[in-house]
Amino acid sequence: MLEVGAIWAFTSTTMASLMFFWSMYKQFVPYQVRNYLEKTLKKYLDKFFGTSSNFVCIKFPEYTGEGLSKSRAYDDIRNYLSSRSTARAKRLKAKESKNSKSLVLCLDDNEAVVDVFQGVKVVWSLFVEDKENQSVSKMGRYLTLSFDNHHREMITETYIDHVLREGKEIALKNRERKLYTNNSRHDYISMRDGRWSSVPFTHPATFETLAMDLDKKEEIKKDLIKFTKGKDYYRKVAKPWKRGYLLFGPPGTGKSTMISAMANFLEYDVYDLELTTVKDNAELKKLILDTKGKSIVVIEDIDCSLELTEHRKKKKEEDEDDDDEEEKKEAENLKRQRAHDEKIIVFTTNFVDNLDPALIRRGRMDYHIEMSYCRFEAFKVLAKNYLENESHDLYGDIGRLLEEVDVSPADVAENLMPKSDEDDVDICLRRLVKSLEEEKKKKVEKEARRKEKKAEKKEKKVNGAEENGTKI
Ligand SMILES: Nc1ncnc2c1ncn2[C@@H]1O[C@H](COP(=O)(O)OP(=O)(O)OP(=O)(O)O)[C@@H](O)[C@H]1O
Ligand SMILES: [Mg+2]
Repeated sequence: MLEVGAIWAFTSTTMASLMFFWSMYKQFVPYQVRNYLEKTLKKYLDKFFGTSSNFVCIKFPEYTGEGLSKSRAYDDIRNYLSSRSTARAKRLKAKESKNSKSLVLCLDDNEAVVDVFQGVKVVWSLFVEDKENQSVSKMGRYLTLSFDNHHREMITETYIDHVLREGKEIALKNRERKLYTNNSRHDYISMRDGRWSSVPFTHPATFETLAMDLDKKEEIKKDLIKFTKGKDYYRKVAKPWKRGYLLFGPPGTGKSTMISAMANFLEYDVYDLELTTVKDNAELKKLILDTKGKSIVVIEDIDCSLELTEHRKKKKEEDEDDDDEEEKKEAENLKRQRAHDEKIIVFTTNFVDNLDPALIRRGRMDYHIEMSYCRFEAFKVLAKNYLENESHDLYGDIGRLLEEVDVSPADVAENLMPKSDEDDVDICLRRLVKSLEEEKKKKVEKEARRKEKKAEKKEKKVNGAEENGTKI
C-alpha cells in the first residue's frame, strides 16, 4: 500500500515535490488504477491533516447552511485560486460562466496548489464530496486549506481575509459588465434584475478613441482615478462614496461616448435612468437604491427630462408622505448599506444655461465637463481612429478650417469614415475639407444675412424716428 502518511510527514518543500509526483502519476497511471489510488490517497490526506499535530486543515464546503445555498466564500476562494492555479497547478479545468466575460481556468477536482503568503507556504486542495455525504440534488465539492500550525494566527487572521478580498476583486474584473435600463420596452431582449432590466455592456469607446482636448482628457482620467481610490477619504469626511459629473455641449460632441469611455476605463456597469418613465419620487428613490456599487448612473438630457417630469412634482411630494412605513425602513436600510458603494452619477445636457443653479451646484454635480466642437487636436484623434492616419498635406487646411467653423466630432467622423473600398485616406480627407469649406461658406452667408437684417432694422428705426419727428 502506498505509504502516503509517511510521505506527508514533512516540510512544505516536500509538499511541492508531492504535487509534482501527483501530476506525473496522473499523466501516466491508467484511469481505473488512478481512481482507486486517489480514493485511498484522499483518505490518507484527510486522516493525516485531521490528526497531525503540526498541520491544520480548514474545510470550505461549496454548499452551506440548512438550505444548502452556495457558499460565497467558496466562490471567492476559487476565484483567488484560479489566478494561482493558472500559473502553478498541473491540472486545470476550463469554466464557462454566464456572468463571466471569458473562459475561466480553475483548479481541477482532486488537484492541489501551493500558495505562498508572507513567506509561508500553504496548500489548497479541491475534492468532490463522498457520495454518501452529498445532498440528493447538489454535487458538492470542498476546498481544504492546509498549513503548519505555527502560522495559525497569521493564516486565520490575515491570509484568509486576503484570499477572500482578492477573490472578490478577481470576480469583479472577470464579470461580464452590464447596461441596465429602467425602460421596460426592452424587456424582450434583456434579463430582469429587480427594477432594472439589463443587456451586456459592450460599447467599445475608450479615452484613447475619444476626440477632445488632451489636457482635459488627462484631467478627467486623474479625477476618476482619485475617486476610485477615495474609499477611506469619503468615509473620513462622512460623505457617501459618490461623485456627480455634468457633461454639457452641443449634439454630437461625444457626451454619451464619454460615458461609455468612463465605464470602460473604470470597468463599471452602467445604469441608464430614463426619468420620463419614472412614475413618482418614491419609484425614483427605489430605482437609485436598487443600483449596485462600481456603477455609473446616467441621466441624459436632464433639461428635457426635468421639464417632462415637472408636472409630477406636486404628486411626488404627496407621495413622499404616503410612503408606507415598511418601505421607508427598507429604503433606509439599503441606504445605510450602500453609503459606501462606489458610484458615479452623470448628467448630460445640450443647454447648460437652462439648468437651475441649485441643480448643478457642487455636491450634486461636482465636476462640470464641457464637450465642444471639433478642433485640430480632436480631429487628429478621429483621423487616427477612422483612417489610421497621423499626417497628411491636407492637415494644415483642416486645422485652419476647424478653427473657423463649429462642427461636431460626430460630423467630422462621418466625413472621415470610408464609404466604399475605393475610399482611401486622400479621398476621405478631401471630403472633409469640402464639407468644412461648405460650412464656412454657409457661415459667411449667414453672417452677411444677419448684418443685412441688422442694417434693415436700423434703417427702419431711423425712418420711423424721422416720420415721428416730422409729425411732431
Ligand atoms: N468627442 C468624440 N470623440 C469620438 N467620437 C465622437 C465624439 N463625439 C462624437 N463622436 C462620434 O459621434 C457619435 C455621436 O456622438 P455622441 O452620441 O457621443 O454625442 P452626444 O454629445 O451624446 O450627442 P447628443 O447631445 O445628441 O446626445 C458617436 O457615436 C461617435 O462615433
Ligand atoms: Mg448623447
